[in-house]
This record gives sequence, structure tokens and C-alpha cells, in this order.
Amino acid sequence: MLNFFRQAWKISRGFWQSEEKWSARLLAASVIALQMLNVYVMVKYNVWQNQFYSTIQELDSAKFFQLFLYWPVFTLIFLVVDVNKLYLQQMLEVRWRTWLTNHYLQAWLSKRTYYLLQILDYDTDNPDQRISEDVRLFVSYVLELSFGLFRSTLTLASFIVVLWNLSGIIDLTVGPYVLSIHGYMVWVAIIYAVAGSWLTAVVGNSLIKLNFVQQRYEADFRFSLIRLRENGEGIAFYNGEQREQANFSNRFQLIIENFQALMSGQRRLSYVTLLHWRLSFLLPYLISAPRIFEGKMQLGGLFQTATAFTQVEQSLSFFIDKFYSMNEASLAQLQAVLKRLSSFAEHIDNLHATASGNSIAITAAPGGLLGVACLDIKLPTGELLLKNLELQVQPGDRLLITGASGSGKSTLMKTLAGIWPFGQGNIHIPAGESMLFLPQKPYLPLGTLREILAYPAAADLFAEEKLCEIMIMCKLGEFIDCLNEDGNWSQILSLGEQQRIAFARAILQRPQWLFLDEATSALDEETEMAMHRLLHEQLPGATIISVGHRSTLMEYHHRTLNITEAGSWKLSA
Ligand SMILES: Nc1ncnc2c1ncn2[C@@H]1O[C@H](COP(=O)(O)OP(=O)(O)OP(=O)(O)O)[C@@H](O)[C@H]1O
Repeated sequence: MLNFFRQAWKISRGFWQSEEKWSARLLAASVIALQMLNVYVMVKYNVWQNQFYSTIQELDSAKFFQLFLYWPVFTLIFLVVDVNKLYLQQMLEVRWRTWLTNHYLQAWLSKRTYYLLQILDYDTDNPDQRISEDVRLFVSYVLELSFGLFRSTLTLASFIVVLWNLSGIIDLTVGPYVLSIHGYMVWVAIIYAVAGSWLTAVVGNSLIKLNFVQQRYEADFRFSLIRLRENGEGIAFYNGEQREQANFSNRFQLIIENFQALMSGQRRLSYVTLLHWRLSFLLPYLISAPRIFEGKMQLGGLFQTATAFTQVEQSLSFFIDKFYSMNEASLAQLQAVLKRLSSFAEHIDNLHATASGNSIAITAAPGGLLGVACLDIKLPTGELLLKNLELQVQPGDRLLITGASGSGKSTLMKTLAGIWPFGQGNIHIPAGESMLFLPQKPYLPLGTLREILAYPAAADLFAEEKLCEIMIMCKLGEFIDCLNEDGNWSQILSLGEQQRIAFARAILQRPQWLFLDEATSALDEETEMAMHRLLHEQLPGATIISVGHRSTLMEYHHRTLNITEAGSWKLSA
């Protein structure tokens, strides 16, 4: 339990100590103040009930109508307090959620965590669900439970006093002894609630784990559906529908089996909670009966007792209901959400620890050179991919990296780009110079073709004439009319066209250093040559490092770095 609070505080701390802390504290204080007002008015209302119902027993119509006038006042206060309490709580919820979502988005995007999660195969942990769903649930559950806990404790404290005073003393005869019990109704309420709580804990215990697993199965199923959408073409070519269907069925089956276990658990739990709830209607009248028949209590007292008993029992039951309920904010739900958020944060910490356990030092140095010294590149498993690489690239140089498939050419490019952390050694990059990396499959963001061409810069940074001119150079002239059209361009454009978009981007951005990782693999030889010629003409001073298989590429490069088997390499002019 201590661990639970520690974890919850670890996630919450940031917001409550952030720049938003004063508005957050003010909102929380306002909600608490309204809750206190609500309980205070409830106690007053409870006393009023006694007087009001007693007028009926006494057949005192004048007093009845006089007391009746209080009713709209009470109703109005309850209405205003409850509605605004909810509104302020939701205001706090929105602020907290915004802050926490931004916090997780930053953690996901910073230090290329999103990419490391992918290459270290942590992507099955569904970071998207953590950020969109779990953050929302966490904030709403914590607020609902903590404000609920405060309200219940206050209600309990207030109405225990009321109920104690209404109970008086009851004498129990046990054999020859007479036992005088003070505040017996309070004891009945406590025993009743504690028994319910204990039974609920026993019966509902298994639901916590089942709930956690259920969320994960749902997310995994959703993830597999998204993969079908994203890889529709590949699957269609393979006629892979049956295999996909089998995969979906398996994942969905897990959801259903777990849900059936949840249903059985929930059914057992519902018997307990519903019986507990039903009994609570009758119980206060039953326990008041001795005092009524002894003539020590009137009709008003009976109603007042029933309300006070219900308040005591309900606020005690808050701890029960909020423990295992599956359908609303409950400790069980919160525990499951907390576990997922904490394990996400742990994964991020772990992978940063794994990444920083490696020590490829990248430093920006003056002199305009790219230098690689004593560089070992490894796989995440620690297996060596490239051994002791020594390399110097001068400004204006054109270096071609070759080697068999799987030898590590792309991984070397990723290492130079600073996104592959596994290995040791030193890389000096030229200080203050612009670098651009073009992968084999360019990333096309959602949006218009103009936005795609300008990416990652803003679309309005480049004039339309300039964009059109470069599109024509890159043999993309036929798409000029679609420049402002929104579309799923990564599905519409062929891979070759997408690669030419990447060349257009390079010419627009005019980097001093350009890295091409099989960036022309989908082009025919003639177009490939045309693209390299274009780079020569448009970026004459740029240094170019390319990865490629075709020997014709040699024409546009001065030197070759060949990666041979078992991590060795050879540099030739
Ligand atoms: N995230 C990863 N986890 C484990 N192994 C990886 C990972 N990424 C790459 N590898 C392995 O590293 C090796 C080198 O991959 P890389 O993509 O650099 O090869 P390449 O020379 O560019 O190949 P190709 O010419 O086929 O594109 C491959 O054996 C690949 O399986």
C-alpha cells in the first residue's frame, strides 16, 4: 500500500509543484470548501427533518407549513454547491490532464525515446494508450477518490456524532447480566460497513489483476488493427487476410476469455455489494424499533436516525465501493492505471540506462571535418557489428558506403546521425554546420504536399514558385497542381516518388552535409543518376555520404568505405 502511494505521488508531484501549482491549489481548496459547506448543510437538513416529520405525528399544520418553507432554501443550497463543486473539480482535472499529457509527450519525444522504444522492441507497451487513455483515467480517478475520501471522512465524523446522540443507551440482557450500550446504532453501522468491506475485499481481490490484464489485451488488439491499416498494401500483396484474421481472432479471444473471468468475478462481487446495499434500507428502521416502542423516539427521530445511519454507513461504504468497482473510479482501477503508467516510466528509464551504458561520444568540433575514431557499433544485444572504425571526411568529400546486406551500413548512418546509441567510440561532427539524413523510406507527415515538402520546416517558409521549380527538377512536376491538397500521400505516391520528395527537401533546405541511406533504391538507374547530378549542380559545396549497392554510383563519389564480414572495413579511394 505504501508503494502504491509512493508511485501515485511520484506521478502527481510534478503538477502540484509546477508553474500551475497556485491555480491548482486554489481550485482544490475551493472544491474542499464546497464539500465542507455541503456536509454542514446536510447536518442542518438532518435536524430539520426531525422537526418536520414530528409535525406530522403531532398533526401541527401551522408548524408543518412554516418548516416547509425551509425546504426550497436547502434545495437551492444543495444545487448550487453540488453543481459548482463538480464544475471546479472538472476544471482542475482538465488542467492536470493537460500538464501530465504534455509531460509524457515530452518524455516520449525527448532523447528520441519513441525510437529507442521501437528498436529495443518495447513498442508492444502501447505508449499511445499510456498517453491518451491512462493519463486521463489517472487524473480523474485520483481526484474523484481523494475528494470522495475527504467528503466521506467529514460526513462520517459529523453524522457519527448525530447518530450517537440519537442512539441513547440500550440495555442488553445476557443471562443474569444487563449490558448498557452507549451509541449502539453507531456500533451497528460500523460493524455492518466493516463486514461489507471485508467481504468485498475477499470476493473482489482477483479483479485487480484481471482488470489490468484486460486493458492490456484491449490495447494489443487495437494495435494489431492499426498495423493492418498501416500495412494494407503489403498484406494485400501477400493475400495475408487469413493469417491476419487468425491473429485478430487470437488476440480478441484473449479479451473475451479475460472478460469472462472478469464477469464471473464481478457477479460474485455484485451479490455481496447489492445485498449489502439492499439490507441498508431496512436496517436503520429495524434498529430504531426498540426506542420507538419504548416511547423514547418520535416519527421525526426515526427519519432523522434513518438519514444519519445511511450517511454513516454510506461514507464507511465509500471505502468499500471505491475499492473494487470495475465501472467507476475505484482503487482497483487506479492501481491498474498506476501500474501501467509506472511501468511505462520505468521502461523509459531502463532504456535510457541501457543507452547511456553505451558510450558513443558525439561532439561538435570546429574545422568543418567529420571524424570517427575507435568506433565500435553494436546491436542492442551487445553483439559487435562494426569494429574500430577510423574515418575522416573533409568538407566537399563524397563518400560511398558499400557492403553486403545486413553488414551494418544503415546502422552506421544511424550512428552518425546520433540516433543509434549502442557501441563505443568518438564521433566529431562539424560545429555549426547543417546536416540532413535521407533514409530509404522517407517520412511523409499528414498534411498537404506543400507541408510534406517543407518538413520539418513550416510550410509557409518557402515561396510557391521555388517549390514548383524544385518539384520540376525532381521530376515531380505532375503534382504541382496538388500542392495544397490534403491527402494520404504516403499511400498515394510510389516509393520512387517519395524518394524524389526527399531530394526536393534536400535541395530546399540546402544542408552542408547530406547523408543518403539507399535514398535512391526505388529509382531506375537513369533517374538515380539524374538525382545525383542534380545534387552536384544544386548543392555544389555539400559533403555527401551515401549508402548504396549499385556500382554506377561510384561516378558521383570520390571514395568508398566497404564494410566486409564480421565487423571489418576497408577504405579505398
Ligand atoms: N533494432 C535492432 N535490433 C536488433 N538487431 C538489429 C536492429 N536493427 C538492425 N539490426 C541488425 O543489424 C544488422 C545490420 O542492419 P543494417 O540495417 O545496418 O544493415 P544494412 O547493411 O543497411 O543492410 P541492407 O543493405 O539490407 O539495408 C542486421 O543484421 C539487422 O538485423
